[in-house]
Amino acid sequence: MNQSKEERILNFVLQNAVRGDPCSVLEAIDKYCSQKEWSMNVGSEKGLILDKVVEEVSPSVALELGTYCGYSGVRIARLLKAGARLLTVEFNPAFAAVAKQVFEFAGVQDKVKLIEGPSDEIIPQLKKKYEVDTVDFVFLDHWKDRYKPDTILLQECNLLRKGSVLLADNVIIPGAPEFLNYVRNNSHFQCTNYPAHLEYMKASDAMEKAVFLG
Ligand SMILES: O=c1[nH]cnc2c(O)c(F)c(-c3ccc(F)cc3)cc12
Ligand SMILES: [Mg+2]
Repeated sequence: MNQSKEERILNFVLQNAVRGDPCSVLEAIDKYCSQKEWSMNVGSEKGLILDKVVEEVSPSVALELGTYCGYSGVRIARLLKAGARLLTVEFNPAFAAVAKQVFEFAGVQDKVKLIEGPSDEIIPQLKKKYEVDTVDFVFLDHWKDRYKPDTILLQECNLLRKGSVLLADNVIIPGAPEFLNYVRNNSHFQCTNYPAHLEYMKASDAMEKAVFLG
């Protein structure tokens, strides 16, 4: 049966990256997706913004909504301090299967809990089923129309604490206007916009950081 694009990305990683070396995995995915087949990884330019925010926050518990092939999960996990963990949520089983192998090849699997399913079902389970108290950092990179409802759901489930940082990808392309309106006009959030480019393209995109003020 024909391979999917995501399986082709995985195979390129397995053949071109170094097992246990997260940076080589990121480089391999960026090389493949900039030269062979575009895909919706956050990429190296927006990835540097992600790196900076993760290093600033130094989260003990990080949450990612939208795993895809695991590129941003590897980016985040490689920067986590000893004992810190990343929970990453993916709705699409085929994507999750690829991401699992990418995490294992990169050697970050012990820091990452990959959870398959819809974010609106998983977020309410984080405290009891996944033993989360509050999350220090959230990377929103899934369906753009879920950014706002999932941000509200995180608050309703008491998963945010004073200083929790949300970072949202794609607030220009594909765009997340409801989310931007919500956090920018909400006194409980302090927002910062980070202009960038769409991964592997010249088109403009941006990331939005929203710090929860409690
Ligand atoms: O659905 C998405 N989930 C997560 N991230 C995305 C992304 O970074 C994209 F660039 C895009 C994208 C797809 C097609 C385009 F023409 C432009 C952007 C989509 C997603
Ligand atoms: Mg994205």
